[in-house]
Amino acid sequence: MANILVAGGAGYIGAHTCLDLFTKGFTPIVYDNLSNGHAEFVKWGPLEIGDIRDRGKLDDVLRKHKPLAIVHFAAAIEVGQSVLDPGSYYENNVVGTITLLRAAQAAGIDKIVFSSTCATYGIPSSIPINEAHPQAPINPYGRSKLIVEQILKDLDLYQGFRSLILRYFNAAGADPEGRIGEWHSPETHALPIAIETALGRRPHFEILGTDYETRDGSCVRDFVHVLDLADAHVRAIEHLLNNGTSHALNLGTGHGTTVKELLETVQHIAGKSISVKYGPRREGDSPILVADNALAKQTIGWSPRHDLRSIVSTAWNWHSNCLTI
Ligand SMILES: NC(=O)c1ccc[n+]([C@@H]2O[C@H](COP(=O)([O-])OP(=O)(O)OC[C@H]3O[C@@H](n4cnc5c(N)ncnc54)[C@H](O)[C@@H]3O)[C@@H](O)[C@H]2O)c1
Ligand SMILES: O=c1ccn([C@@H]2O[C@H](COP(=O)(O)OP(=O)(O)O[C@H]3O[C@H](CO)[C@H](O)[C@H](O)[C@H]3O)[C@@H](O)[C@H]2O)c(=O)[nH]1
Repeated sequence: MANILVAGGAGYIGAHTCLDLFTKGFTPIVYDNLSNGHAEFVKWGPLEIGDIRDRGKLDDVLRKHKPLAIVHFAAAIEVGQSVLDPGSYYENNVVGTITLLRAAQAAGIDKIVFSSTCATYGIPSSIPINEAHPQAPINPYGRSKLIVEQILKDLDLYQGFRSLILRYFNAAGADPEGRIGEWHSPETHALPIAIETALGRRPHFEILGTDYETRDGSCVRDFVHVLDLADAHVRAIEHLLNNGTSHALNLGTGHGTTVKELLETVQHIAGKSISVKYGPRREGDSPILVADNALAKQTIGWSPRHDLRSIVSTAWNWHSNCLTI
């Protein structure tokens, strides 16, 4: 079985991707510092505890496991936190990635799948957003991802180091069998917070901004099932191993959901009402982010299979049954 290094594989999207990689015959080697990940999520291959900024540890792990390619999820991920402490975001997401890339090149690896984000588009001038849309992030988190995208483009151009840059929209949902799910500490994402409120673990859900120019005043997001994201990563790895060329691809469904509509869906699936408060806009939030996913379909044959109902019901299942949170 071919080894694939999964940096950040103990985290939410990484763990679901490890499950899919394993199912498709790869061995995921998880490399994670467990800053926001969980050893319990590493079930489909070995766990190497280490930081992507630790070149010596990376060299050891690459020498030991000889992966054919890397899937790179490891990053600091909160938009709000990135505004408060930008330096830590550049240190982890940019310096860490450069260290990982240098270690990969020294080990003779020249293929990577990179977790980027729709946050690199900033405030879009047209919807849905395709990959040719200008990238102008409005927070340090998004800028840290865009810097890495630019580094990867140079490595491809000048050295033939190939990458699939995957710009996820809003990852959500969980493994339908409930083995893994979304588990961030602290949790800042809308869907898990809404579910925790419905479960009585939080007193209320605060809608962060009700005066956006959208159909109901709350932000619009494109929620994409984590299983669909995992599938895209396996396709991306197969594309690179089959000598496919580098691309940046949007991963979203093409359907926008407002925060208020998301809350309605959660209440419907939970069969419980959620106490709602109305708060100010969160700094760094874009009013509307919806993907044009045609290029992902054309390049790696990807299209999302799961709708919002499936996203919310698998997330509900995970949060209701997971006693560790
Ligand atoms: N969740 C989303 O909606 C979303 C959307 C777009 C992009 N992304 C990107 O996808 C990736 C995965 O996101 P997630 O939601 O699974 O986050 P996550 O926090 O659950 O996973 C990230 C993992 O990386 C690890 N990590 C962080 N810094 C590290 C370091 N320096 N060295 C080693 N490991 C480190 C963490 O411990 C964690 O296990 C991130 O790069 C994120 O920016 C996420
Ligand atoms: O308690 C909350 C939490 C969120 N929201 C709103 O819900 C929407 C979605 O917010 P999330 O925090 O769930 O996700 P983001 O849209 O902020 O996602 C951002 O952070 C992710 C990383 O975790 C990805 O990188 C993504 O691309 C990037 O835009 C936003 O309008 C936000 O203001 C609320 O109203 N109340």
